[in-house]
Order: sequence, then structure tokens, then C-alpha cells
Amino acid sequence: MVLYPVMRKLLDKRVVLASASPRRQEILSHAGLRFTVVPSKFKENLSKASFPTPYAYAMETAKQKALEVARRMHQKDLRAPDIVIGADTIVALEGLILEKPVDKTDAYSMLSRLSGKEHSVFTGVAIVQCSSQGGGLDLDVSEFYEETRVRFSQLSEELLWEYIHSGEPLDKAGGYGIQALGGMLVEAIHGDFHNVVGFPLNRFCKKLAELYHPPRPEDRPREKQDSIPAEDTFDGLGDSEGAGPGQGGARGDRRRPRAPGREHAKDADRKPSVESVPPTAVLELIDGYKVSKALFTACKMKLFDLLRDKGPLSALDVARKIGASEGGTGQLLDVCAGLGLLDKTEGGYSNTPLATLYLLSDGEYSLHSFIMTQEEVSWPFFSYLDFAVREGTVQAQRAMGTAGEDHYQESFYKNREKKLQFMRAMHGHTKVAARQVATAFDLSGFTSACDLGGCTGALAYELARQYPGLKVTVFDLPEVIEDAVCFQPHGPEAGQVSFVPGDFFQDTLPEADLYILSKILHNWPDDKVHQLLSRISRSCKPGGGLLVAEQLLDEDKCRPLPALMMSLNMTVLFQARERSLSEYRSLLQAHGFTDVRAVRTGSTSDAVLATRA
Ligand SMILES: Cc1cn([C@@H]2O[C@H](COP(=O)(O)OP(=O)(O)OP(=O)(O)O)[C@@H](O)[C@H]2O)c(=O)[nH]c1=O
Repeated sequence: MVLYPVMRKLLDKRVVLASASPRRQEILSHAGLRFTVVPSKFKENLSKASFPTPYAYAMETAKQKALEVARRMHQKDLRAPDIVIGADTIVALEGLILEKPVDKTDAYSMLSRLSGKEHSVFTGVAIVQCSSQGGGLDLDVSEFYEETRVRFSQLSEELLWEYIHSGEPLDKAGGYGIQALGGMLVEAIHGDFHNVVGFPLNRFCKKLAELYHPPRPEDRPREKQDSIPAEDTFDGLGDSEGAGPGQGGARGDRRRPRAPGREHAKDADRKPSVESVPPTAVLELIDGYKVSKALFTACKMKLFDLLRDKGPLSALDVARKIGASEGGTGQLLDVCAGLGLLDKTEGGYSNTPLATLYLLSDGEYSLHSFIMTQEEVSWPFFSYLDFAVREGTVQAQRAMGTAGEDHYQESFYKNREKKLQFMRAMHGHTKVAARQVATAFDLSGFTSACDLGGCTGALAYELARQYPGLKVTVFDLPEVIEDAVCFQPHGPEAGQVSFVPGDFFQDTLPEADLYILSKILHNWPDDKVHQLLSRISRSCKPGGGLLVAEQLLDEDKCRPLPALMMSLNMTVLFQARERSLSEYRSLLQAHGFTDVRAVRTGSTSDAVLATRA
């Protein structure tokens, strides 16, 4: 087995390990990797309930840890490292994710759950390849995870407490360290030991082999989609053969998480059993709609507003205040607590920071109206997904009782109340990512911008805040512009933004050096997109820019999940879709835009910038 070429590939690169874990540092330095440690400041507070599997959660956390470091270093130095590695280790038992215990009692509760049972340790790893171009930062993320099964012996109370008092559990996922005293608790382990300790070294090396020496197409295993190299080896990585990043198509392939049971090529012959492929992921998928509906219902009842104003409250108090049954209200509140939206204490229920930030109806980053449009518009359309797939048409007649063309009007502009709700929905959804989109590239060279279909000005105001020399025109339909004033902020940035009514498919576009399309192109099929881009191209002067803010699909179109779901949403509602970076690149290039670059924000919009040749 050729070991060193894997690491040698990285010798001339600035590698950063975005982790404070001494174990990860040790594993990687023992393997001969040279790197700098920059611990991530990403707060590990993603909602676990929103991930279909524990490993999806670990991979996303790993990714966010690495992205935070890449962005911070780029902002500080204007030069990001070449590679940032992030990792996250979790322990999963019977659908429950255990991270580091917060105190000894928490460690006790974790270890006593693990006692006498088998659990899984998942480490998610993200390898972020960075390139800085013209002040911008292009980030390509590859992620994977490894699973190791660990069986604990039956632990006596005495042993448990002695172990807890040793102090070892507190900085370790699941409350134990297999590499030290915790090794004595372990009866059996199936899989990579290093993965339990915090870093799946073997799988990492295979991933590097894939990234820096992608197999030739004819050598690839026949079973498409499997991201594991066919051979269980790192051979063939001789320096003379190495294809650099960007060659061979390996960059940017944030591969799909593998379904359990498709883990190793050599396992392919083994018949899957309910032990090796537990049904958890399927059971969680079955419950997806219940989770969404519970969130929609709590928002509709404005439970989070009530708990902000009057909380903490008991289930009975909440039930009385909203005029609902005590039993049903209690169930809904408990579900919200289980989903990480509420805290439940003896004093009653109160909002978690996640709910405070996004679920109040009037918060600065409120997604409340967006959630309500999902409930009122998307939900009925999704009920007819099978018809939409079979017939390839918008199911407006079945879902709304209206003809296809009228449903946009009916759904969003039927009356002023509906229109304002739609505007608030767009405002919140844009606002949560606005700062990341506005700062994804250095736009300080532009003096005027025009946000086409900019609605309430959520992105325009953020651009104005970030670039005090920039004047931004929001161009949108007259019925939108007449109510945009309701969303005007109080700061000085308001003076930099003006509103012009018009239809971007018909009217003359305002002059600007930078045009912006935020959440517009995903509303339209390719022919309409070409029509719009051709109009912008004619208005845009050479050297001018076009900033597109949309959720980017990976090149294989199977990830990331939020972009994938938004794409399905656009198909069901409008026969439109989300696109990958290469699809945007060819659309933009067809209209004279070059130098197409992207920054993935991990939020509700990624950013793509192109220059008019
Ligand atoms: C099961 C197990 C875990 N760990 C450690 O648990 C931490 C997990 O936490 P994390 O959030 O993934 O990492 P972190 O320590 O907070 O570091 P960071 O990467 O900066 O988030 C990591 O340390 C791992 O080694 C062990 O040392 N031995 C074990 O047997």
C-alpha cells in the first residue's frame, strides 16, 4: 500500500485543521500531514430534527465548522488557505444523537443509556477546497462520514461514577474516550477505531486519493453513484500521475451520504439485515411531514409569539390563552420541545434561541410568513406530487381549484393581506442570507446596482449597509412597490435605496453597473431565463456585473437537501427548478457573461457573480 503519496499531495498546500480536538490533531500529525490548527467558532447548534439521519447532521456540522474558518481566514487575510478540514463526532443510540455532555449529570445520563448496548459513532468530515479570485472566495466542499459500531458492557453505578469523576467524559462525544480509560467500558468494536477517537483516517485518505487522483472513467466501478473507490487501497497515487484539483471533475462533488449498507465495496455481497441496515432513516423520512405540519401548526397558532410575550407558560396556560384543548396543546408543545424549538422546564415552556430568531411573527429574521406560505400554498400542491410527476404539469386545478396561469395571482396577490404575507415571506427568506450574499464577493468597485424583482428591498438594504458608496434601485411590479415602504429600515442605508415600478420582462431596465437577480431565476424554465438574461445583457455595460442569489444544487443534483427540496417545490408550483453552478455558468455565458464564480453560503441563498465581457 502506497501511503505517503496521499499526504505528499498536500505538501505544497496551506492546510488548516478547523478543530480544537487534540485527538484529531494527533491522528493527522501522526499520519504525516502538515497543517495549522484554527479552531472553528461555529456554534454547534443545528437543529438535529431537521436532518434525516444522524450522519447527515454530523456532516453538516463538520461542513459548517470548516466553512466558518475558511471564510474568517479569507476575510482576515484576503487569502484563504488551500484546504480546510472540519470534523464532527457524534454518538447515536436508538435515534438519539449524543454530543459532548454539558456536565457530570449529563455524562451520567449518556453513559447509563449506552450501558450494555451497541451504539454507532459517526464522524462527519468536510474537506473544503478554497480558491480566492479577485477578492472573492470560491469554496468547494467534499464531505463524507464513517460509522463505527461500539458495544458497551453492562456498567455498574459505581464504575459509572468513578469514570465520570475521572473528568474524562466531559470533552468527548457520548461522554467517553475509547482511547483512554473509556476503553475499559468497551466490549466490542466493529469498524475504524480512529473514527471513534474523532477522525476516520482510513476513509480520509481514500477521499484524498479520490480528490487528487480521480479514477479514469473506464476504471470507475460500474455501480454509479457509489463514492467509494472500487479498490480498498490508496495505490496508484504516484506523484507523476497526479491530476490537480479542478482536473478530472472531482472538485466540488459534495457526494451524497451513502445509505447504510452501501458502505464498503467489499460488503456488496453481504445480504443486508435489519441490524446492518437499521430502519431509522426510513422511519425518520416517514415522519417528515408530521414534523413540518407540527411546525406549521405552532406557527399558525402563534405559540412562539405567545411564549415570548407571556412565557414561560404551562400547557394549560397556553391552551387557555389560545382557546384550545389542554391535551392537544400539551402534545404540540412537547413535540416542539423535542424538535429543539422550545425549552421545557418546571416553570413551563419557553422559546429556544432558534425559535426566537426565526419563528416569531415579527422578528428581524422571521421565517414565520415563509412558513405560512409553505402551509397554505406548497402543502396543497405537494398533496398532488404524484400527479405532478406523472403529468409533468402544475397541479393548480387540483390544489387550488384555479387554472395554471392564474394560480400565482390567486396564491400570492389575491388581496392585500395575501400580498403582504407573500412579501413578508420573501423578505424573511432573503434577509436570513442577505449579509452572506452581500459579502460573498467584494462589490465595492460598483457604484450603482439594480435588484430586479427585489421585492421589499431586503437584499438591497443589506448591500447598502455593506457598501456605503453604492446606490441600489429595486425594480419590481407596481403592486409590490406600493407596499415596499412597510419594510424600510430606520438606518442611513434607507437613503441609498430607491424603488422603481416595472416588469423586467417588458419594461426598460434601470441603468446600473451591477444587476441582481435574487430568487428570480428559480421561478422560471430555461426559455424565460434566456429571455430575461438577454434583456439584462443588453442593458449591462462591459465590465458590469450580474449577481445571482439562488440555492445551488451540486453537480450530481442530489444535494444539498434544502436546495433539492426547494427545487421540487419550484417544479410542483411553477414547473421551474433550482440549478447547479455549471447550469448557471452556461446560461450566463450564453449571454456574454464570463468569469462566473460562486460562493456557497449554506443558507437560504448561495451567490454567483459574473462579469459582462
Ligand atoms: C467517542 C469519542 C469522542 N472523542 C472526542 O469527542 C469530541 C467530539 O466533539 P466534536 O464536537 O466533534 O469536536 P470538538 O472536540 O468540540 O472539537 P472541534 O472540532 O473544534 O469542534 C472530539 O474531540 C473527539 O476527539 C474522543 O476523544 N474519544 C471517543 O471515544
